Amino acid sequence: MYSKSHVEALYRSAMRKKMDVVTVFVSLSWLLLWLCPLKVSSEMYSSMSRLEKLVAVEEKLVEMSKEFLKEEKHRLQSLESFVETAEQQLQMSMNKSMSLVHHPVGAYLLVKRLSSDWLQQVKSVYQPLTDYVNRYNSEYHGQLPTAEDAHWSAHAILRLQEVYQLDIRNIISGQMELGLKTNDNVSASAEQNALRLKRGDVFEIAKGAYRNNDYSSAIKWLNESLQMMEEEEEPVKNKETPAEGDALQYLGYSLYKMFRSRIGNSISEVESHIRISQQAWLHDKDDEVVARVSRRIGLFTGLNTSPTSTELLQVLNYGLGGQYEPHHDYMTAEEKMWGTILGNRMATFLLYLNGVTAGGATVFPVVNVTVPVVKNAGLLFMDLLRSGRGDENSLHAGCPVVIGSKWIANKWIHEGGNEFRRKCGLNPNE
Ligand SMILES: O=C(O)CCC(=O)C(=O)O
Ligand SMILES: [Fe+2]
Repeated sequence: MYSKSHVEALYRSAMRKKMDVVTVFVSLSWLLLWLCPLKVSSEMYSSMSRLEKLVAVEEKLVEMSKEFLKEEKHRLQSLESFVETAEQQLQMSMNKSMSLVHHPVGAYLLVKRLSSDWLQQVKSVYQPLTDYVNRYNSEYHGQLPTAEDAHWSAHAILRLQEVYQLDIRNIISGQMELGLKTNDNVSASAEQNALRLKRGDVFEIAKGAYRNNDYSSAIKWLNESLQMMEEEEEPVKNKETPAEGDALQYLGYSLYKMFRSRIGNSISEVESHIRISQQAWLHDKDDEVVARVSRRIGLFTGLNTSPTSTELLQVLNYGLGGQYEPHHDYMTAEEKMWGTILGNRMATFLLYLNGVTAGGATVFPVVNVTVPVVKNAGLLFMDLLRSGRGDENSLHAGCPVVIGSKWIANKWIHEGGNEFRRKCGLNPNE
């Protein structure tokens, strides 16, 4: 879990002291296109590009539903006029002195209505409904996010609120001011309305925090949801509604659990979502541009970046609230992943393939440095000391993306083949 005390405090102070970013202008936007047809098997929330595809899915759903509603209106109108006619005939049939049933045509019409017309009418209502449901189930199968996606999307809001200390009220009222460019065709207030959270959403987010054992966030969101319920309810009654009862129950449990965790000094075991992203690995031989990127990194760093000294180019897209918790890129002796020929990761070259509107900086908590996401910029840092020991100062994290889609590419340069390019020094601590 990323702890507030660790990264966040350092992140804040680091904001003041920005590192010089080594900027390498490389045109990598094609990589994004290249990645599009890639099949990714895991969740939707973990990649912004997958989330973007949902817009098209909902567009199709709206179209299908509008079509259904249009036809349904016609059908209901025709059902209405059928029922009206039947009612008129029925009234005439109930007339004791001159019942329509006694007339051969009247009798025929009654029998026909009851033997087939009613059935047809009932079917005409039932069939399109089942078609609508079936189409929803078959055409959209696998394209829709799951309850787990919804859970983690809510979790992203919690994380962003906590890391950046956002005002919960502003989030709820759709006023999360993060420099999101207002769409020219949509007024600011309409956009704010569209981003407003309903009390049910607020309660869901609170429950998500509770499920993650994040009781202090749960309490904050539950209080907000209770307040919203109070404001929205009719002022007549003093009794709590079922929803309020639920929220109060959660609040009680949260308060109790937070109290207990403090007493026992067992800080809540929040499920750690170390990295939220989708990734792909590109070979130099996949395309001349990939090979060119490797060559340029070699020229820039003076290190050997041939395929025998590096890993493939890793391209990744972060998801909603996507982040990467503090870590080292090098492996420890126990982890030993690459064998003696390739050796450990010696240097990381990180390319920012696009800019984001808010959040997403790479932070180095030990040395107190923050590197903002700048499109086409490259960041180089050494993972190992000259002695080959892991450099503790290289501890770094990708901060949660608040708004935007963060695409990066990593090139890891290894020790193997670089023995004479970056030689050992005399001081083992260097
Ligand atoms: O996204 C970032 O800023 C950091 C990424 C990173 O550390 C990694 O991929 O190893
Ligand atoms: Fe890293």
